[in-house]
Amino acid sequence: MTTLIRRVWELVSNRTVSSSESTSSSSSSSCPSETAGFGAFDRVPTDLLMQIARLVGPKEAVKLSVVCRAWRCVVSENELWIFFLKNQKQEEENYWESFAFSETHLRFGYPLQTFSGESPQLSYMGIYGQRVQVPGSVIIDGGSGYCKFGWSKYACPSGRSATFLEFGNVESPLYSRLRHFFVTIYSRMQVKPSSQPVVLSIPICHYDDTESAKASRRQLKEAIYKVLFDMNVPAVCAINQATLALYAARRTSGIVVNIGFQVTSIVPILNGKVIRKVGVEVMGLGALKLTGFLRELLQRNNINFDSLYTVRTVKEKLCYVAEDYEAELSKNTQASFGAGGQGWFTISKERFQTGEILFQPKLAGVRTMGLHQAVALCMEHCHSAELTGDDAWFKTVVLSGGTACLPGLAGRLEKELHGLLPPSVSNGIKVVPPPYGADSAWFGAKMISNLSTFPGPWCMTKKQFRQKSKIKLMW
Ligand SMILES: Nc1ncnc2c1ncn2[C@@H]1O[C@H](COP(=O)(O)OP(=O)(O)OP(=O)(O)O)[C@@H](O)[C@H]1O
Repeated sequence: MTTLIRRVWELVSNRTVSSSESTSSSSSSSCPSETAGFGAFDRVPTDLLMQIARLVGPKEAVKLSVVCRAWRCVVSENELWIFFLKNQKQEEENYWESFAFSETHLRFGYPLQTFSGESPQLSYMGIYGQRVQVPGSVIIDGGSGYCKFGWSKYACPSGRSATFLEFGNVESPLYSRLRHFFVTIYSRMQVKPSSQPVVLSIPICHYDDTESAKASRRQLKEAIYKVLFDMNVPAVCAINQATLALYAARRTSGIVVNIGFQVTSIVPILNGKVIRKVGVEVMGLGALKLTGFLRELLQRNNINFDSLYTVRTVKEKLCYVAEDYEAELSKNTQASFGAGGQGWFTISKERFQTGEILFQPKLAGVRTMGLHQAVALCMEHCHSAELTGDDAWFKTVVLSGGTACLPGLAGRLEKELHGLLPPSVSNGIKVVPPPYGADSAWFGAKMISNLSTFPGPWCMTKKQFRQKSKIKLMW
């Protein structure tokens, strides 16, 4: 640093540079050259100024940008801000990639902006400044089994609770059930509802494209808004968890396979919109069934656990999906796990037989098609619907939900899809593992909450709701 400053000082004080030299030295800058009024720093090569700006960091760089034209040019370069974003001390992986994706595709809200050619040039310096000032939000991912909640400026959800145990009294009216749910979350977070906008992730429900399914979705959404605005939340954004998981994978189109608590849904999404007319496939098989089946397999081997939670932990620690089920049966797959207080347990075939029910549900006595068949069906429907000029939009399959974290699942599904579909449809298929594990939807919501334009284009305010503004059906 000292050497660098000394060099700058020498250049500024001793060197006389002709205007032509000066122009060529700053040729990498996007700033137009001005013919008059060269300041002392115009004599310093741009790359040197860039190095200094990098060293001083974003806050000081902004201050330098008002010193003179030379600094303004250097500091406004996107290259500098990409450097800052890539090197920022962020606990979140791929922070820069998420920043670029979200500010390009999501910043104007829903419907998403689409680009036929190149995406627009953005000023990262301006966006960086705006993002520092956004209020952030409370994020609630109201999964049907587990709810994850926390503040958008935190690295990950700050809390989780078992939705199905605490809020599952389906007998009580919708309004009071929802109110009980939100009041509990806010009190756990120790946050006043009026202090922050909220971004809410909602499980895909009422799958069909029928009028009655639409009415049910609207009714649920209106009830959610009413409860939250009655609690004085300033602004609300509610989106389905599949779309949020897709955003978390930095995509706006694709097929999301959400292995949920009780059911698995296969959701085609084009430019952020769930394409219900193509159809959401639903399999009656989810995390709960896998845990139950593992318990059954263990009981057959006289291994008994007192609680289902321990079985669930064994599943999370030891289970995986075999690439080739038959071949795996002949391998030694033994592994052990120490279940706190209950000693060590050694399991073998159960490790991959548990996840195998996703592909062969009949192993667990479930009458439904396999995951690969359901995804292939969805792809065929997408292909026949001819919604765009080509099939590229549905070739990416994004896995989401805790169960989708099973090692080997993405590879196996990709392999099965290639086996099932004709090459014209299967060429280019890519199955992406859950981008942030069980918290993918939460991270998608975080992406929206940290946008430079948030809460504006994504949220509805109490006033808009009271004025009966049309509720955008983003789910
Ligand atoms: N690494 C892992 N391997 C296997 N299963 C896992 C792993 N991590 C979490 N799970 C399982 O995921 C399940 C919870 O998933 P998730 O939190 O996605 O449910 P949810 O959001 O409530 O579901 P829904 O989509 O129906 O709302 C639990 O059964 C848990 O055991």
